[in-house]
Amino acid sequence: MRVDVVSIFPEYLAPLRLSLLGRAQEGGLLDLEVHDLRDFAFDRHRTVDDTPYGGGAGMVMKAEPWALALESVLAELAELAAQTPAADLPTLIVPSPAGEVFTQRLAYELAEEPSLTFACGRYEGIDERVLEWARGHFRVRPVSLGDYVLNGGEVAVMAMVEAIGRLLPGVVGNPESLVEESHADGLLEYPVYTKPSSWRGHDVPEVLLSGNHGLIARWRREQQLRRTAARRPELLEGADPSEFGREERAV
Ligand SMILES: COC(=O)COc1cccc(COC(=O)c2cn[nH]c2)c1
Repeated sequence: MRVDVVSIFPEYLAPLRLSLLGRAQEGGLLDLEVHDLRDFAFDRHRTVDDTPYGGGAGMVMKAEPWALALESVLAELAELAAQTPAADLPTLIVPSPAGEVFTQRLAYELAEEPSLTFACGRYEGIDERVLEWARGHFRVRPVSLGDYVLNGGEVAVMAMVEAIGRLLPGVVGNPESLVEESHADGLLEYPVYTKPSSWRGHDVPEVLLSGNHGLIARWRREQQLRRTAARRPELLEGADPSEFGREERAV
């Protein structure tokens, strides 16, 4: 997958070069290109922001540098697409408090895309006309990490690129580990333990030492349901309450 990120702080994205995603880039599974928006601001002060029409505090990101930066990305994607004819418009993700919520389901969906372009907003946001213009060249998707406000899209992009990148075939050593994790089956993850079996007076649940894989699977499922009911009941809409076991262990 080809991932392009446009930001006024390209160095913010440096951690994406590390560890798992770094190895995915070395292995050719992920091609991450970060672009400095200021390289597309051609006035003397390389201005990327200005005061908002209609008044109000803060600054708004100017449209022209964004259009030039995104056109530059499109030209590079077109070169790639020439090799593999792209069916649809490339996807442009704009991290925004006003976006659709990013979920594991959306991560799986986006992991199927041949390319993803991320536009990191700052200040009070990007001139809305950029998104209007971009809709003629991209599938534009404002996406929110959650109901809070960050200073810019870079942190949100790091989270999304990690969540999406780890789903790409070959990135995670053991694909099995992608199956049994929180939200993979719509529920929260069960608790995990490792040696020693008794630690500072806290013991590992007996069932996990039993070697009885059927019992262990049932205990884990029941822990997922109890934990989800306790912490995220809205995820259980439509679940079958009869699945709740009798184990009294709190989660
Ligand atoms: C059209 O979209 C824009 O203009 C986006 O502009 C901004 C402005 C400030 C900060 C951000 C970063 O996103 C979040 O704060 C965010 C994402 N998820 N939850 C919070 C983006």
